[in-house]
Amino acid sequence: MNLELEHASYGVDETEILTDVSLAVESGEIVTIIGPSGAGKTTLLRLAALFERPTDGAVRSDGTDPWSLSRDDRLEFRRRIGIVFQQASLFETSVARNVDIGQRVRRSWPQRVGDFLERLTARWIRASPTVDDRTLGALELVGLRDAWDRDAGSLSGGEAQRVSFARALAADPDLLVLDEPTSDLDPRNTAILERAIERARERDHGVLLATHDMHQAERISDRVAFLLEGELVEVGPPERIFDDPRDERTARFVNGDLLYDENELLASL
Ligand SMILES: Nc1ncnc2c1ncn2[C@@H]1O[C@H](COP(=O)(O)OP(=O)(O)OP(=O)(O)O)[C@@H](O)[C@H]1O
Repeated sequence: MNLELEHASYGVDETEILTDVSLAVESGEIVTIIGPSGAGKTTLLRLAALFERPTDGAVRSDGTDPWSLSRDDRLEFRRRIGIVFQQASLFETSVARNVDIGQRVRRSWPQRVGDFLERLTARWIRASPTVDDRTLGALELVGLRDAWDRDAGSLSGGEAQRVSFARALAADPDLLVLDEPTSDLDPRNTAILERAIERARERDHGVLLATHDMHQAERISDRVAFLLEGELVEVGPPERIFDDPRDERTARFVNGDLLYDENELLASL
């Protein structure tokens, strides 16, 4: 599945947050959004994840505008998108159950009832918890296969975030939307998650990622999109965006100039 913002704008009341943004993510591609705080990265992800409808322009997936469909049909599209936020939010149950929940969202109600009955029967027969292969496979990808029966509450922050990623992946989404998924993580957990994101790309998932970590954007992206004050300034391969940007504003941002007028910033504090 591809997902495309077509001249999409988004505003709340009188404030325009995104202006005329056109950006596509294809299967097997990692597209990374960079930009200063408040540029509109999260808002762009929320449009791509179909949480918000553009106030102008459109979102299209394989040529269809999900907002032109019925609520139920749009929900079907939503189920094809996996989302990971900056903070892991796990349920107070085992690691495996947390990942399992991810898989279940892609299944219809009759299938879910079947799953439930199957689990109940398995529990009667074996009297011990079971875990299926897809759940274990997703946990393996984030290096937590052996932790499947641990209580999610006992995980470190980095491990919990890796489980969140495994949960999103277990649903076999066409598109992964990742909002600063490593911003609270140490280098080791960040490296594990980056590797998992790359493995997701190898499996043909599309990935749309927002990050403040320029090195991460440079490391893992196929294309980088620079967003400034709600406008997409430039999109291109990381080598170009970081080494030879076409737009002067991109150059200033990637060189570490904050693009803020310091006096203005101090005056506003
Ligand atoms: N629902 C809303 N109502 C009003 N303003 C909003 C709303 N959502 C976002 N904004 C504003 O839009 C701007 C962009 O917000 P957004 O969270 O998309 O930026 P961001 O680039 O993700 O920032 P950060 O890097 O700090 O997470 C901000 O100024 C924010 O305050």
